[in-house]
Amino acid sequence: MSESITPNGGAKYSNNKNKALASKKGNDSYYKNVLLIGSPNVGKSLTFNKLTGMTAMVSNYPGTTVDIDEGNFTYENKTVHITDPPGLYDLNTITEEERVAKLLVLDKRFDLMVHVVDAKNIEKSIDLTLQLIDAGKEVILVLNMMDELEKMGATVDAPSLSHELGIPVVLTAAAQNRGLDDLKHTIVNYDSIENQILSESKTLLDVDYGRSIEIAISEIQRNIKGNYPVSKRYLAVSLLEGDEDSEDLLMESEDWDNLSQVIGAQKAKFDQPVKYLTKLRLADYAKHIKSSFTTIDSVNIQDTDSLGEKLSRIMIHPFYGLIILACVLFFGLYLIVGVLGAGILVDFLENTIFGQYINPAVTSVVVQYIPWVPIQNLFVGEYGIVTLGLTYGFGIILPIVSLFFIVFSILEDSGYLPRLALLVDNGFKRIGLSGRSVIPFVLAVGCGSMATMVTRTLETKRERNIATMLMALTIPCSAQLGVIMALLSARPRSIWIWLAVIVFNFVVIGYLAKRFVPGAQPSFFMELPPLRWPKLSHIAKKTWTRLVMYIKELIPIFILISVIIWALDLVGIFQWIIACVTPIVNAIGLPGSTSSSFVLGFFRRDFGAAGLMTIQNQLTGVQLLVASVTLTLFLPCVAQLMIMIKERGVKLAGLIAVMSIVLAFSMGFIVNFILTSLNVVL
Ligand SMILES: Nc1nc2c(ncn2[C@@H]2O[C@H](COP(=O)(O)OP(=O)(O)OP(=O)(O)O)[C@@H](O)[C@H]2O)c(=O)[nH]1
Ligand SMILES: [Mg+2]
Repeated sequence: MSESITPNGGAKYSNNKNKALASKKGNDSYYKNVLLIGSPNVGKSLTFNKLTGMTAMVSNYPGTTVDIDEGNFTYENKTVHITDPPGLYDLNTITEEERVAKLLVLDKRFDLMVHVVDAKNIEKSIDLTLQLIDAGKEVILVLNMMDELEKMGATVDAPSLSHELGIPVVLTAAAQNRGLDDLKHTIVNYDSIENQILSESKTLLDVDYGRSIEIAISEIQRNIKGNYPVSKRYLAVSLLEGDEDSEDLLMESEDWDNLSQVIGAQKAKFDQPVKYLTKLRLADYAKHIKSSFTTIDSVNIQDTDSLGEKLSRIMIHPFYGLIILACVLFFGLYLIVGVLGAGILVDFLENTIFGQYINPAVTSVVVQYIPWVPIQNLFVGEYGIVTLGLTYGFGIILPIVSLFFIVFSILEDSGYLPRLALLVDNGFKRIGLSGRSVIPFVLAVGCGSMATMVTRTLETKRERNIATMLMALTIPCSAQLGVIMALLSARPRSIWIWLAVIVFNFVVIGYLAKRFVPGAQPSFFMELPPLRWPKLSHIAKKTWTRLVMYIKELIPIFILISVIIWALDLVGIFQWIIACVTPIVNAIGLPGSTSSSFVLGFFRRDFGAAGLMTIQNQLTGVQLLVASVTLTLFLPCVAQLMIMIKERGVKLAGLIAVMSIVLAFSMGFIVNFILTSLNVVL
């Protein structure tokens, strides 16, 4: 994404949602335009949902929100507009999605910043509050998760803290609906006049960066002439810290040659990066806030014997952690998604509901009322909308992804995923990634398109590129995985070989990517949220939201694909494409009847795998395995390809597409060659 801030506070964005946001600039039909801001995983989205009655995604891991959600609430007859962006730790952002939030902070459109903080972690988060105040913003500090703080036995002296900071402080526990009316009341009654005393010339705050930095700040500040949506003091500090967004902002409207000289001269006075020095001062101040206005320090003796703590330690233990992971994979993926979803549910829906009831009924109606065979075929032929599109969509794919989403929601709500990230961090470093990318990867097992979007949470461009590539090349989506498991389940040895080939590709490609993809090696830092019992209401809500999204995206594509294939079939092109693919398919030891699965697989990966399912009785064990390996490594589905182009650009997406075709058929060829040479019977 390429955003830049303009001096008048409007933001230029490249995606449509943000354009819609930008067009609301200056919309004063709302009493207040509020930006919810805060670190990842502090309860911003839950607060947003409770305030607006909407359903933004909420989960127990950092980086849930990668897009911007918007909504309204009305209180005391005043309508307030709220925006829920991705989380950010402070204004010195690292990742691309954090930057989305930061650019919104710097934007003039928002009247009020509601800074949501996990009360237990006030020390880590308060520097953002200080930065926001320093930036001349109206700020409310919300200390959320008070229930958890109270459970620790700690308290917060909100009135004194509010007095110290010169801004309102509200205590909430969003999960228990506590403090939300107080927050609404504070938002609509926020007295902007009172906060003008916090303007750049007359800051009430005690944050003083120390004499030499303060001198440098005022020197730079004196040389900034224009008017900006943030205070000159903030700009001066961030310029001194080398912040590129502030440089971009000022470059257009200031005498940049002069200003950059002044900045350079001031920076040269310090032998350490100013960013480091300012961070130290803010950290001191944060410590003071924690010790003076909360009792966290006195109770913060880690309850190391609690079940949660014990479980948490086991989850990140290098050996026991892997056993837990194996259990999660066995119960979650194999038993629930594979056996229950792809086996029992699909069997019932595809063979009984569609096979015995819906398809025969629709076929007889269509044959009775539509005399023309090609049109009959459009609905109920080999590639018909009902017999192919809807049967695959509702009968095979939907039950599998539904169960995957349930399992994923349980994992994310419990707080297991960040622990998994920590567990695999070392291994992932070897393939150029960090533990952070485990979340997009687990999500990719559900839906690669969604996961490709979530790679935005990764720190460096290099890591995002590697993750996107590995996902597209080697990670099957849940629908595909479910179908493949069902295909191979009668032959457990095949599953192991399939798994070994996929893992081998993952490791080799990752290793090569680490060596050859340019860019910096990522570092890893992720806060571990507490383990929580997953809430049934959250799981239900999240599964439902994801399913609705999936159906909206999926079913139209399935119908469209049926129509396209029907049309191609009608004019003979589909047969021609299949004929072209057949020699390649034969070369990897598969019969011509599998060609259509590969052509279908080009439209959607799972679609291809589902195609294999219908002809499985015609294939030998080795052929089933070769077909499964090739299809897994084959092109990502159309939706994922489109998102890859959007997120990573045409060049990389194209390269990945070509690589996947070559890789898929080469691996298919090799597996077939080895197994047939050794006369293996599966
Ligand atoms: N105990 C407790 N849990 C809470 C509270 N507020 C939120 N949570 C939980 O904290 C987790 C994170 O909530 P989200 O609303 O997704 O957090 P977020 O700040 O939007 O996170 P990102 O989108 O990742 O930046 C979820 O598991 C919530 O259920 C609270 O007041 N008390
Ligand atoms: Mg969120």
